[in-house]
Amino acid sequence: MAPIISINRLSKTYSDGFKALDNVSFDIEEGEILALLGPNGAGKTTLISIICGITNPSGGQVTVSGHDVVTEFRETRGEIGLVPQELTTDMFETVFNTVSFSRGLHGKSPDPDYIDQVLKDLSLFDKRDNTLRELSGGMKRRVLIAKALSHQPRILFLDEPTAGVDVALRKDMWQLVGRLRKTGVTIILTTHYIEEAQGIADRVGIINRGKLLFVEEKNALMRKLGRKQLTIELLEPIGAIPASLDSYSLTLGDGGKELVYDYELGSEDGEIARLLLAIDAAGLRFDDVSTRQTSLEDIFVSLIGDAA
Ligand SMILES: Nc1ncnc2c1ncn2[C@@H]1O[C@H](COP(=O)(O)OP(=O)(O)OP(=O)(O)O)[C@@H](O)[C@H]1O
Repeated sequence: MAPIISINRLSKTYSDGFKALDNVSFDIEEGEILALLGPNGAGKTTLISIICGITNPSGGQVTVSGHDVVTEFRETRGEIGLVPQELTTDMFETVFNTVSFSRGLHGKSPDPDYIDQVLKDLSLFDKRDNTLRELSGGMKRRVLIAKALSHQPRILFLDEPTAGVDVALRKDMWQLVGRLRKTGVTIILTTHYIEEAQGIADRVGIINRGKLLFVEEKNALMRKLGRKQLTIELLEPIGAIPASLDSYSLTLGDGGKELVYDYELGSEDGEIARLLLAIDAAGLRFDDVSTRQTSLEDIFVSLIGDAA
């Protein structure tokens, strides 16, 4: 199947000479959830803005369903819903009218039943006739999503949808993303909550200083870069690791009370049993063994370093 979005050698240099995107290429498949991660200023919003036709690229090309986002803007924009970071709308308008108006802007005929359903899905229906200025910050966020869904897009961009929202709303948002995915909507999100990206995304792309470091299937990424750590708590602290354990990559922690063993995912089977026997043979006694697996966050921090 042809990708729903195709990004080819995309670059963006702003008028002040700043290069925000540098030769970025990748495809997005229909129906997937892609999380774009990167530190502040990495170029995520610039990339989204170009795909949505809000910002012009300096070089390269983006197609949405085979249409060029610059020369065939009308076709591509109709396919896309964008949830921006901030609300810029008439605060004196009602919730229903605001969302309905957004649908009209995309050239779709009015469909009050559909708009009411979107409001119900977002728990906004009882605020339907309230003006936006009467809503809480979290409810305004929901209006942003309702606007983005107003014209039944096939692709939804969520630019930091959960930044600064409370736990309940964040949970609602992820549930909504899950429901939308079931209807076949392609979802691209940026987030600083990496553990949430780990939970929901099919693929993860990491952008740093305008360059795409990689886009990879999440589970493959975890297998490739993920490591496990086994911590063995010793009954008596030791000053140094016995030479007989040299062949294992061990470090000493917690003032000599812990032996920490780093290993690759998948290599654990016989290896750990052998290590424990070797520790026993070295005369060390231990009373607890625990494991910890690298998270997407650990991988992100190790790739991006201090910039994260
Ligand atoms: N209109 C502009 N003119 C000049 N530079 C800009 C403009 N818009 C963005 N930039 C710069 O381009 C870089 C990328 O910005 P962008 O908003 O794409 O980053 P981001 O990854 O979305 O960051 P954040 O996580 O903070 O939202 C930043 O250094 C930013 O200052």
